[in-house]
Amino acid sequence: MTREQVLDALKGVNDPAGGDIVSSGTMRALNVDGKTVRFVLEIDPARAEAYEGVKAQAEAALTAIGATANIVMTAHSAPAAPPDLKPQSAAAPKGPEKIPGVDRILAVASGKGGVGKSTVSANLACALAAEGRRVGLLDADVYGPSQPRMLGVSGRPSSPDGKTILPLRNHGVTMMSIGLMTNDDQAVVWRGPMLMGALQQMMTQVQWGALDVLIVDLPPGTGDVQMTLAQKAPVDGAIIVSTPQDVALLDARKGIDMFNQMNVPIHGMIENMSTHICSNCGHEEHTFGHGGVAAEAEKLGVPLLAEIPLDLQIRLAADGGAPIVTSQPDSPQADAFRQVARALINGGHA
Ligand SMILES: Nc1ncnc2c1ncn2[C@@H]1O[C@H](COP(=O)(O)OP(=O)(O)OP(=O)(O)O)[C@@H](O)[C@H]1O
Repeated sequence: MTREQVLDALKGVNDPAGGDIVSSGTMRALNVDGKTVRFVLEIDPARAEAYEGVKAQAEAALTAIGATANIVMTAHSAPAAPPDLKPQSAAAPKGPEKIPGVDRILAVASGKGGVGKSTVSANLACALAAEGRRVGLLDADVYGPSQPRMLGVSGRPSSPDGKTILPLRNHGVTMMSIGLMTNDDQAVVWRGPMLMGALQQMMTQVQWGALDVLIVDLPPGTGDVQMTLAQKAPVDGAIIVSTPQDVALLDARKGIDMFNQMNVPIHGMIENMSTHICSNCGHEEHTFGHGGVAAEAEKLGVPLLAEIPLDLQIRLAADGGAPIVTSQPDSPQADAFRQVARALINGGHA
């Protein structure tokens, strides 16, 4: 059933106020959903009786074309006040809009790929949940979405009404990922506008519910996704994850620069793969160097939130669907993430 077919049928129904109910504007809010047609008849209450006949005629006209009518009659709203013709300042451009129910947005970013940003996001989300916060995790890493695997969720999110998307939940974290919209082995090749659309859809159409904090796991670098996020949603702060090597730090610096330009405060930096402790002999070595992120954080005047070791258990846990914070909550590795969570909560950032 098309909208045009419906309008054609309704144009044959006369309006007691003159003309037909379509051209007179008495019929409003038309919604055509398959064979179901819904609309409102906005009428003068003094002529309610005359409009009962109109409603019956409209129903008959729709039945004749095979549609089911659902018509609601409402009284005229009060006449609108005359327009204010005084010159006014131009409308402000549409800035970031709050995501309903979400108190804060915290971006987790890195300059370079593979430094452990997703591992940190997943563990941080679980650590905040363990501290009793209502946490969401939006996996915006469109080029390599890994949160479904790290949080151990699979299956397509459902959309009962075709408009909103129900997120998934595990380890106390409400989660949505672009990875859940594609097949596991499918490489995601997004063009710019598609990518922006997907991100916006995940922010606005996902029913996040009431959240203290929504963590956004960004793709590495300083690209379109970061820009779109900051333009469309009020990002309260960002955490930058880096490994200690100079190359990673160089890219991290670019990321920090970008957030500064977008007026997004940096809540701190995390050095990941900071030190390696041999699981056999306990020997500690600095595979990628050590302390580079601490020095950089000091130079930039932002806190160093944690130094997370390069640790087999962290990898096995994250890659196995239960981040170390939930699978080994009493381990020192889990404690490092719990401390970041507590620092963020104490600072009012999560
Ligand atoms: N501290 C760590 N110790 C051991 N392995 C780690 C650690 N942090 C991350 N890893 C492992 O390194 C790999 C890359 O990590 P992750 O996917 O979190 O990086 P990323 O920065 O999000 O990468 P990308 O941006 O390219 O998706 C994963 O297999 C993860 O388990």
